[in-house]
Amino acid sequence: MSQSKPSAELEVKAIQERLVNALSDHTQQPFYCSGKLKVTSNDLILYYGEEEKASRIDLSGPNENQVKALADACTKASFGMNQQDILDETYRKAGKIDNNHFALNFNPVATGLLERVRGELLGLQFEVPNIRAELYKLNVYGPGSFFKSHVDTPRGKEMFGSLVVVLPTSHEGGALHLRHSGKAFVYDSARELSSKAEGPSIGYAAFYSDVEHEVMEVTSGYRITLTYNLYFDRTNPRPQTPIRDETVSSILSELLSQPTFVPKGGLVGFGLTHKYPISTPARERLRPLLDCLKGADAALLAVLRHHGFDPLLYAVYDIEDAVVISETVLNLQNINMSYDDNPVEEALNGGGLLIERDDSEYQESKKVHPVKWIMPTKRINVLDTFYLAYGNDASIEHVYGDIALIFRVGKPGARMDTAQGEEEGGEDEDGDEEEEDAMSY
Ligand SMILES: O=C(O)CCC(=O)C(=O)O
Ligand SMILES: [Fe+2]
Repeated sequence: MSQSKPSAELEVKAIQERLVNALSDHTQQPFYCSGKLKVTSNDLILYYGEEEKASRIDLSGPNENQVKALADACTKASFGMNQQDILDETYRKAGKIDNNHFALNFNPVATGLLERVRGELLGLQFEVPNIRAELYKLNVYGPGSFFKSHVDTPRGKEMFGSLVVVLPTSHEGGALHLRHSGKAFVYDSARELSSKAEGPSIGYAAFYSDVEHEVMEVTSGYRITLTYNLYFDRTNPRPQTPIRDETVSSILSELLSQPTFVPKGGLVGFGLTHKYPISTPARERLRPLLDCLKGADAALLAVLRHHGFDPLLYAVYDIEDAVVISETVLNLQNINMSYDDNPVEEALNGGGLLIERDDSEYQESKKVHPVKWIMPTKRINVLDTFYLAYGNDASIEHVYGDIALIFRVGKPGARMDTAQGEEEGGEDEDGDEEEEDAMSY
Protein backbone atom coordinates (compact mmCIF):
# COMPACT_ATOMS: atom_id res chain seq x y z
CA MET A 1 0.00 0.00 0.00
CA SER A 2 2.70 2.43 1.01
CA GLN A 3 4.03 4.57 -1.79
CA SER A 4 7.42 6.23 -1.73
CA LYS A 5 7.13 10.02 -1.85
CA PRO A 6 8.47 10.71 -5.34
CA SER A 7 6.26 8.11 -7.00
CA ALA A 8 3.21 9.37 -5.07
CA GLU A 9 3.94 12.86 -6.35
CA LEU A 10 4.33 11.63 -9.90
CA GLU A 11 1.01 9.85 -9.59
CA VAL A 12 -0.71 13.03 -8.37
CA LYS A 13 0.82 14.92 -11.29
CA ALA A 14 -0.41 12.32 -13.75
CA ILE A 15 -3.93 12.45 -12.30
CA GLN A 16 -3.90 16.24 -12.50
CA GLU A 17 -2.88 16.03 -16.13
CA ARG A 18 -5.71 13.62 -16.86
CA LEU A 19 -8.13 16.00 -15.18
CA VAL A 20 -6.90 18.92 -17.30
CA ASN A 21 -7.19 16.79 -20.45
CA ALA A 22 -10.72 15.70 -19.59
CA LEU A 23 -11.68 19.33 -19.07
CA SER A 24 -10.05 20.36 -22.31
CA ASP A 25 -12.30 17.87 -24.10
CA HIS A 26 -14.97 20.39 -23.19
CA THR A 27 -12.77 23.12 -24.53
CA GLN A 28 -12.82 21.22 -27.81
CA GLN A 29 -16.48 21.99 -27.78
CA PRO A 30 -16.93 24.59 -30.46
CA PHE A 31 -16.73 28.24 -29.49
CA TYR A 32 -19.05 28.99 -32.41
CA CYS A 33 -21.78 27.45 -34.50
CA SER A 34 -22.83 28.34 -38.00
CA GLY A 35 -25.07 27.19 -40.83
CA LYS A 36 -27.96 27.93 -43.10
CA LEU A 37 -31.66 28.07 -42.25
CA LYS A 38 -34.60 27.96 -44.65
CA VAL A 39 -37.01 30.85 -44.24
CA THR A 40 -40.07 32.15 -46.13
CA SER A 41 -40.03 35.23 -48.38
CA ASN A 42 -42.34 36.79 -45.82
CA ASP A 43 -39.49 36.63 -43.26
CA LEU A 44 -37.33 38.77 -45.52
CA ILE A 45 -39.44 41.89 -46.06
CA LEU A 46 -37.61 44.82 -44.53
CA TYR A 47 -39.05 48.26 -43.74
CA TYR A 48 -36.58 50.99 -42.87
CA GLY A 49 -36.31 54.75 -42.57
CA GLU A 50 -36.08 57.50 -39.98
CA GLU A 51 -38.94 59.62 -41.28
CA GLU A 52 -42.70 59.09 -41.45
CA LYS A 53 -42.44 57.34 -44.79
CA ALA A 54 -40.60 54.00 -44.59
CA SER A 55 -39.08 52.19 -47.56
CA ARG A 56 -39.80 48.53 -48.25
CA ILE A 57 -37.39 45.96 -49.68
CA ASP A 58 -37.83 42.24 -50.22
CA LEU A 59 -34.41 40.81 -49.34
CA SER A 60 -35.15 37.44 -50.93
CA GLY A 61 -34.60 38.99 -54.39
CA PRO A 62 -34.04 42.73 -54.38
CA ASN A 63 -32.90 44.63 -57.46
CA GLU A 64 -29.66 46.58 -57.46
CA ASN A 65 -31.33 49.98 -57.02
CA GLN A 66 -33.24 48.80 -53.98
CA VAL A 67 -30.09 47.48 -52.30
CA LYS A 68 -28.22 50.67 -53.17
CA ALA A 69 -31.02 52.76 -51.64
CA LEU A 70 -30.79 50.69 -48.44
CA ALA A 71 -27.01 51.15 -48.35
CA ASP A 72 -27.47 54.92 -48.83
CA ALA A 73 -29.94 55.08 -45.94
CA CYS A 74 -27.28 53.73 -43.55
CA THR A 75 -25.05 55.83 -41.35
CA LYS A 76 -21.42 54.92 -40.76
CA ALA A 77 -20.89 52.16 -38.21
CA SER A 78 -18.63 53.02 -35.29
CA PHE A 79 -16.87 50.74 -32.80
CA GLY A 80 -15.77 50.96 -29.18
CA MET A 81 -12.20 51.63 -28.14
CA ASN A 82 -11.06 52.45 -24.64
CA GLN A 83 -14.69 52.97 -23.73
CA GLN A 84 -15.31 55.57 -26.42
CA ASP A 85 -17.33 55.36 -29.62
CA ILE A 86 -14.91 55.74 -32.52
CA LEU A 87 -15.59 56.30 -36.22
CA ASP A 88 -12.53 55.10 -38.09
CA GLU A 89 -12.96 53.68 -41.57
CA THR A 90 -9.50 52.14 -41.51
CA TYR A 91 -10.78 49.85 -38.73
CA ARG A 92 -14.43 49.42 -39.56
CA LYS A 93 -16.00 50.36 -42.85
CA ALA A 94 -19.70 49.46 -42.90
CA GLY A 95 -23.13 51.03 -42.83
CA LYS A 96 -25.60 50.56 -39.97
CA ILE A 97 -29.24 51.13 -39.14
CA ASP A 98 -30.15 51.18 -35.44
CA ASN A 99 -32.92 48.83 -34.34
CA ASN A 100 -35.45 51.68 -33.86
CA HIS A 101 -35.24 52.54 -37.56
CA PHE A 102 -36.03 49.23 -39.20
CA ALA A 103 -38.42 46.28 -38.95
CA LEU A 104 -38.11 42.81 -40.46
CA ASN A 105 -40.48 39.89 -40.04
CA PHE A 106 -37.64 37.45 -39.41
CA ASN A 107 -37.97 36.08 -35.87
CA PRO A 108 -35.15 33.94 -34.43
CA VAL A 109 -37.51 32.18 -32.01
CA ALA A 110 -40.36 31.38 -34.41
CA THR A 111 -37.98 30.17 -37.13
CA GLY A 112 -36.25 27.83 -34.65
CA LEU A 113 -32.88 29.55 -35.11
CA LEU A 114 -32.45 30.37 -31.43
CA GLU A 115 -33.16 26.79 -30.37
CA ARG A 116 -30.66 25.57 -32.93
CA VAL A 117 -27.99 27.97 -31.65
CA ARG A 118 -28.73 26.90 -28.06
CA GLY A 119 -28.15 23.25 -28.90
CA GLU A 120 -25.19 23.75 -31.21
CA LEU A 121 -23.27 26.34 -29.21
CA LEU A 122 -24.02 25.40 -25.61
CA GLY A 123 -23.85 21.65 -26.24
CA LEU A 124 -25.96 18.89 -24.87
CA GLN A 125 -23.53 17.16 -22.52
CA PHE A 126 -24.44 19.18 -19.48
CA GLU A 127 -26.87 21.78 -18.21
CA VAL A 128 -28.13 23.81 -21.16
CA PRO A 129 -29.57 27.12 -20.01
CA ASN A 130 -32.38 28.94 -21.73
CA ILE A 131 -31.30 31.84 -23.85
CA ARG A 132 -32.76 34.93 -25.50
CA ALA A 133 -31.59 37.08 -28.40
CA GLU A 134 -31.81 40.87 -28.46
CA LEU A 135 -31.75 42.49 -31.89
CA TYR A 136 -28.86 44.95 -31.99
CA LYS A 137 -28.29 46.40 -35.47
CA LEU A 138 -28.67 45.99 -39.19
CA ASN A 139 -25.37 46.35 -41.03
CA VAL A 140 -24.69 46.76 -44.72
CA TYR A 141 -21.23 45.82 -45.97
CA GLY A 142 -20.96 47.13 -49.53
CA PRO A 143 -17.92 46.71 -51.80
CA GLY A 144 -14.75 47.66 -49.86
CA SER A 145 -16.42 47.23 -46.43
CA PHE A 146 -14.82 45.25 -43.59
CA PHE A 147 -14.52 45.12 -39.81
CA LYS A 148 -11.08 44.39 -38.37
CA SER A 149 -10.41 42.06 -35.48
CA HIS A 150 -12.31 42.78 -32.25
CA VAL A 151 -14.36 41.20 -29.48
CA ASP A 152 -17.95 42.31 -28.99
CA THR A 153 -18.66 44.65 -26.12
CA PRO A 154 -20.49 42.78 -23.36
CA ARG A 155 -23.74 44.33 -22.20
CA GLY A 156 -24.45 42.84 -18.81
CA LYS A 157 -23.34 39.69 -17.03
CA GLU A 158 -25.92 37.49 -18.69
CA MET A 159 -24.65 38.29 -22.17
CA PHE A 160 -22.65 35.28 -23.35
CA GLY A 161 -22.38 35.69 -27.11
CA SER A 162 -23.34 37.25 -30.42
CA LEU A 163 -25.44 36.00 -33.28
CA VAL A 164 -24.95 37.26 -36.82
CA VAL A 165 -27.71 36.57 -39.38
CA VAL A 166 -26.61 37.07 -42.98
CA LEU A 167 -29.50 37.92 -45.31
CA PRO A 168 -29.51 36.34 -48.76
CA THR A 169 -28.32 39.26 -50.90
CA SER A 170 -25.56 38.25 -53.35
CA HIS A 171 -22.04 39.20 -52.36
CA GLU A 172 -18.46 38.04 -52.60
CA GLY A 173 -15.86 38.29 -49.85
CA GLY A 174 -16.98 39.33 -46.37
CA ALA A 175 -16.04 36.02 -44.72
CA LEU A 176 -16.25 36.07 -40.94
CA HIS A 177 -13.04 34.88 -39.24
CA LEU A 178 -13.37 33.61 -35.67
CA ARG A 179 -10.49 32.93 -33.25
CA HIS A 180 -10.43 31.49 -29.74
CA SER A 181 -7.85 29.64 -27.58
CA GLY A 182 -5.45 29.30 -30.49
CA LYS A 183 -8.13 27.88 -32.81
CA ALA A 184 -9.61 29.54 -35.86
CA PHE A 185 -12.69 29.10 -38.02
CA VAL A 186 -13.91 30.88 -41.15
CA TYR A 187 -17.59 31.34 -41.90
CA ASP A 188 -17.94 32.23 -45.56
CA SER A 189 -21.46 33.64 -45.85
CA ALA A 190 -21.06 34.33 -49.58
CA ARG A 191 -20.46 30.65 -50.23
CA GLU A 192 -23.08 29.50 -47.73
CA LEU A 193 -25.77 31.52 -49.49
CA SER A 194 -24.61 31.13 -53.08
CA SER A 195 -27.07 28.35 -53.91
CA LYS A 196 -30.62 29.64 -54.05
CA ALA A 197 -32.06 26.41 -55.44
CA GLU A 198 -34.01 25.50 -52.30
CA GLY A 199 -35.75 28.84 -51.89
CA PRO A 200 -34.82 31.65 -49.51
CA SER A 201 -32.40 30.90 -46.67
CA ILE A 202 -30.40 32.95 -44.22
CA GLY A 203 -26.87 32.20 -43.05
CA TYR A 204 -25.95 32.42 -39.37
CA ALA A 205 -22.94 32.34 -37.09
CA ALA A 206 -23.09 32.50 -33.30
CA PHE A 207 -20.07 32.67 -31.02
CA TYR A 208 -19.12 33.31 -27.39
CA SER A 209 -18.44 36.92 -26.42
CA ASP A 210 -14.73 36.38 -25.82
CA VAL A 211 -14.19 35.14 -29.37
CA GLU A 212 -12.06 37.47 -31.46
CA HIS A 213 -13.60 38.01 -34.90
CA GLU A 214 -13.12 39.92 -38.10
CA VAL A 215 -15.15 40.57 -41.25
CA MET A 216 -12.94 40.40 -44.35
CA GLU A 217 -13.41 42.89 -47.15
CA VAL A 218 -16.52 42.54 -49.30
CA THR A 219 -15.29 42.53 -52.90
CA SER A 220 -18.61 42.76 -54.70
CA GLY A 221 -22.31 42.98 -53.94
CA TYR A 222 -23.81 43.77 -50.54
CA ARG A 223 -23.53 41.67 -47.40
CA ILE A 224 -26.52 42.59 -45.22
CA THR A 225 -26.58 41.34 -41.64
CA LEU A 226 -28.62 41.48 -38.48
CA THR A 227 -26.64 41.28 -35.25
CA TYR A 228 -28.14 40.02 -32.00
CA ASN A 229 -26.75 39.97 -28.47
CA LEU A 230 -27.26 36.57 -26.84
CA TYR A 231 -28.19 36.36 -23.16
CA PHE A 232 -28.78 33.61 -20.63
CA ASP A 233 -32.43 33.84 -19.73
CA ARG A 234 -32.92 33.99 -15.98
CA THR A 235 -36.69 34.37 -16.18
CA ASN A 236 -36.75 30.70 -17.26
CA PRO A 237 -34.57 29.05 -14.61
CA ARG A 238 -31.96 26.48 -15.49
CA PRO A 239 -32.65 22.84 -14.58
CA GLN A 240 -32.03 22.19 -10.88
CA THR A 241 -30.01 19.02 -11.34
CA PRO A 242 -27.14 19.68 -13.69
CA ILE A 243 -25.89 16.78 -15.75
CA ARG A 244 -22.33 16.23 -14.58
CA ASP A 245 -19.41 14.98 -16.56
CA GLU A 246 -18.65 11.40 -15.42
CA THR A 247 -15.04 11.40 -16.61
CA VAL A 248 -14.11 14.70 -14.99
CA SER A 249 -15.97 13.64 -11.86
CA SER A 250 -14.21 10.30 -11.42
CA ILE A 251 -10.75 11.78 -12.07
CA LEU A 252 -11.46 14.46 -9.46
CA SER A 253 -12.41 11.72 -6.92
CA GLU A 254 -9.18 9.92 -7.69
CA LEU A 255 -7.15 13.11 -7.20
CA LEU A 256 -8.81 13.92 -3.90
CA SER A 257 -8.11 10.41 -2.61
CA GLN A 258 -4.35 10.89 -3.01
CA PRO A 259 -2.70 11.51 0.39
CA THR A 260 -0.01 13.73 -1.15
CA PHE A 261 -2.50 16.05 -2.88
CA VAL A 262 -2.85 19.16 -0.67
CA PRO A 263 -1.85 17.01 2.34
CA LYS A 264 -2.81 19.56 4.99
CA GLY A 265 -5.95 20.81 3.27
CA GLY A 266 -6.15 24.21 1.60
CA LEU A 267 -7.20 26.03 -1.52
CA VAL A 268 -7.45 24.43 -4.97
CA GLY A 269 -7.81 26.58 -8.11
CA PHE A 270 -8.72 26.29 -11.77
CA GLY A 271 -8.08 29.13 -14.21
CA LEU A 272 -11.15 29.46 -16.41
CA THR A 273 -11.19 28.76 -20.14
CA HIS A 274 -13.42 31.69 -21.13
CA LYS A 275 -13.32 35.35 -20.24
CA TYR A 276 -16.29 37.03 -18.59
CA PRO A 277 -17.73 40.53 -18.43
CA ILE A 278 -16.80 42.31 -15.23
CA SER A 279 -18.60 45.47 -14.17
CA THR A 280 -16.70 48.66 -13.74
CA PRO A 281 -16.15 50.54 -11.49
CA ALA A 282 -14.40 48.13 -9.20
CA ARG A 283 -15.62 46.32 -6.08
CA GLU A 284 -18.12 44.33 -8.10
CA ARG A 285 -18.62 40.86 -6.55
CA LEU A 286 -17.81 38.07 -8.97
CA ARG A 287 -20.19 35.55 -7.42
CA PRO A 288 -23.23 36.25 -9.68
CA LEU A 289 -21.12 35.21 -12.67
CA LEU A 290 -21.27 31.62 -11.37
CA ASP A 291 -24.68 31.41 -13.07
CA CYS A 292 -23.23 32.53 -16.41
CA LEU A 293 -20.26 30.20 -16.90
CA LYS A 294 -19.74 28.87 -20.42
CA GLY A 295 -18.57 25.55 -21.92
CA ALA A 296 -15.83 23.75 -19.97
CA ASP A 297 -16.15 26.23 -17.08
CA ALA A 298 -19.83 25.37 -16.57
CA ALA A 299 -18.98 21.64 -16.70
CA LEU A 300 -16.27 22.08 -14.05
CA LEU A 301 -18.56 24.00 -11.71
CA ALA A 302 -21.27 21.32 -12.04
CA VAL A 303 -18.75 18.59 -11.13
CA LEU A 304 -17.33 20.48 -8.13
CA ARG A 305 -20.81 21.15 -6.79
CA HIS A 306 -21.76 17.53 -7.31
CA HIS A 307 -18.81 16.62 -5.07
CA GLY A 308 -20.22 18.93 -2.41
CA PHE A 309 -17.79 21.82 -2.87
CA ASP A 310 -18.90 25.43 -3.05
CA PRO A 311 -16.32 27.09 -5.30
CA LEU A 312 -16.16 30.85 -5.75
CA LEU A 313 -14.81 33.06 -8.49
CA TYR A 314 -11.72 35.13 -7.80
CA ALA A 315 -9.79 37.72 -9.76
CA VAL A 316 -6.07 36.93 -9.58
CA TYR A 317 -3.62 39.83 -9.48
CA ASP A 318 0.17 39.98 -9.79
CA ILE A 319 1.23 42.85 -7.58
CA GLU A 320 4.97 43.43 -7.25
CA ASP A 321 6.42 40.27 -5.69
CA ALA A 322 3.03 38.94 -4.63
CA VAL A 323 -0.06 37.29 -6.03
CA VAL A 324 -3.37 38.38 -4.50
CA ILE A 325 -6.83 36.92 -5.16
CA SER A 326 -10.04 38.78 -4.53
CA GLU A 327 -13.71 37.89 -4.68
CA THR A 328 -14.49 41.46 -5.66
CA VAL A 329 -12.80 43.41 -8.44
CA LEU A 330 -10.04 45.48 -6.82
CA ASN A 331 -9.76 49.13 -7.68
CA LEU A 332 -6.11 48.81 -8.60
CA GLN A 333 -6.00 52.06 -10.51
CA ASN A 334 -6.28 53.85 -7.20
CA ILE A 335 -3.29 52.03 -5.82
CA ASN A 336 -0.48 54.50 -6.14
CA MET A 337 2.74 52.86 -7.18
CA SER A 338 5.05 55.43 -5.59
CA TYR A 339 7.77 53.95 -3.39
CA ASP A 340 6.33 54.84 0.02
CA ASP A 341 3.02 53.15 -0.78
CA ASN A 342 2.51 49.47 -0.24
CA PRO A 343 0.25 48.24 -3.04
CA VAL A 344 0.17 44.68 -1.72
CA GLU A 345 -1.06 45.84 1.69
CA GLU A 346 -3.61 48.07 -0.03
CA ALA A 347 -4.90 45.18 -2.08
CA LEU A 348 -5.15 43.06 1.08
CA ASN A 349 -6.95 45.87 2.93
CA GLY A 350 -9.33 46.06 -0.01
CA GLY A 351 -10.44 42.48 0.64
CA GLY A 352 -7.72 40.51 -1.19
CA LEU A 353 -6.11 37.27 0.01
CA LEU A 354 -2.37 36.76 -0.37
CA ILE A 355 -1.58 33.49 -2.14
CA GLU A 356 2.09 33.95 -3.09
CA ARG A 357 4.90 36.21 -1.97
CA ASP A 358 8.61 36.03 -2.79
CA ASP A 359 9.54 37.09 0.70
CA SER A 360 10.55 34.53 3.28
CA GLU A 361 9.40 36.74 6.15
CA TYR A 362 5.87 36.50 4.80
CA GLN A 363 6.11 32.77 4.25
CA GLU A 364 7.15 32.35 7.86
CA SER A 365 4.46 34.63 9.24
CA LYS A 366 1.94 32.30 7.54
CA LYS A 367 0.00 35.11 5.95
CA VAL A 368 0.30 33.34 2.64
CA HIS A 369 -2.58 31.02 1.70
CA PRO A 370 -1.21 28.97 -1.17
CA VAL A 371 -3.49 27.82 -3.97
CA LYS A 372 -2.85 24.45 -5.58
CA TRP A 373 -3.45 25.30 -9.24
CA ILE A 374 -4.82 22.48 -11.38
CA MET A 375 -5.20 24.83 -14.35
CA PRO A 376 -3.17 28.02 -14.15
CA THR A 377 -4.92 31.32 -14.64
CA LYS A 378 -3.72 34.06 -16.91
CA ARG A 379 -2.44 36.58 -14.42
CA ILE A 380 -3.67 40.13 -14.47
CA ASN A 381 -1.08 42.82 -14.57
CA VAL A 382 -1.61 45.57 -12.02
CA LEU A 383 -1.18 48.33 -14.56
CA ASP A 384 -3.56 47.11 -17.18
CA THR A 385 -6.25 45.76 -14.87
CA PHE A 386 -9.50 44.72 -16.57
CA TYR A 387 -9.26 46.60 -19.78
CA LEU A 388 -10.92 46.48 -23.17
CA ALA A 389 -9.05 47.73 -26.19
CA TYR A 390 -11.32 47.13 -29.16
CA GLY A 391 -15.02 46.27 -29.09
CA ASN A 392 -17.98 46.70 -31.40
CA ASP A 393 -19.40 49.48 -29.26
CA ALA A 394 -18.22 51.72 -26.46
CA SER A 395 -19.33 50.61 -23.03
CA ILE A 396 -18.34 51.88 -19.64
CA GLU A 397 -20.32 49.19 -17.86
CA HIS A 398 -18.55 45.95 -18.61
CA VAL A 399 -15.06 44.90 -19.53
CA TYR A 400 -13.48 41.45 -19.71
CA GLY A 401 -11.34 39.89 -17.01
CA ASP A 402 -9.54 36.64 -16.30
CA ILE A 403 -10.83 34.87 -13.27
CA ALA A 404 -10.39 31.55 -11.45
CA LEU A 405 -12.65 29.08 -9.71
CA ILE A 406 -11.22 28.37 -6.26
CA PHE A 407 -12.46 26.09 -3.50
CA ARG A 408 -11.20 24.75 -0.20
CA VAL A 409 -10.50 21.10 0.50
CA GLY A 410 -9.89 19.42 3.85
CA LYS A 411 -7.11 16.91 4.60
CA PRO A 412 -6.98 13.56 2.78
CA GLY A 413 -9.73 11.33 4.10
CA ALA A 414 -11.73 14.38 5.26
CA ARG A 415 -11.82 16.50 2.09
CA MET A 416 -15.20 18.00 2.92
CA ASP A 417 -14.07 18.97 6.38
CA THR A 418 -12.93 22.38 5.24
CA ALA A 419 -13.46 24.20 8.54
CA GLN A 420 -10.46 22.39 10.03
CA GLY A 421 -8.39 22.51 6.87
CA GLU A 422 -4.98 23.97 7.52
CA GLU A 423 -2.90 25.88 5.06
CA GLU A 424 0.00 24.08 3.45
CA GLY A 425 2.24 26.60 5.19
CA GLY A 426 1.52 25.03 8.59
CA GLU A 427 -0.65 25.65 11.65
CA ASP A 428 -2.15 29.09 11.86
CA GLU A 429 -4.37 29.73 14.82
CA ASP A 430 -5.15 33.42 14.43
CA GLY A 431 -4.64 33.50 10.69
CA ASP A 432 -7.62 31.20 10.25
CA GLU A 433 -10.10 33.85 11.29
CA GLU A 434 -8.73 36.38 8.86
CA GLU A 435 -8.86 33.84 6.10
CA GLU A 436 -12.43 32.84 6.93
CA ASP A 437 -13.37 36.48 6.43
CA ALA A 438 -11.73 36.66 3.06
CA MET A 439 -13.31 33.42 1.95
CA SER A 440 -16.75 34.10 3.43
CA TYR A 441 -19.53 34.47 0.93
O1 LIG B 1 -21.05 40.83 -39.76
C1 LIG B 1 -20.46 39.99 -39.10
O2 LIG B 1 -20.28 38.84 -39.48
C2 LIG B 1 -19.92 40.36 -37.75
C3 LIG B 1 -20.21 41.78 -37.36
C4 LIG B 1 -19.58 42.15 -36.08
O3 LIG B 1 -18.59 41.60 -35.70
C5 LIG B 1 -20.19 43.18 -35.21
O4 LIG B 1 -21.13 43.85 -35.64
O5 LIG B 1 -19.71 43.33 -34.08
FE1 LIG C 1 -18.38 41.91 -33.62
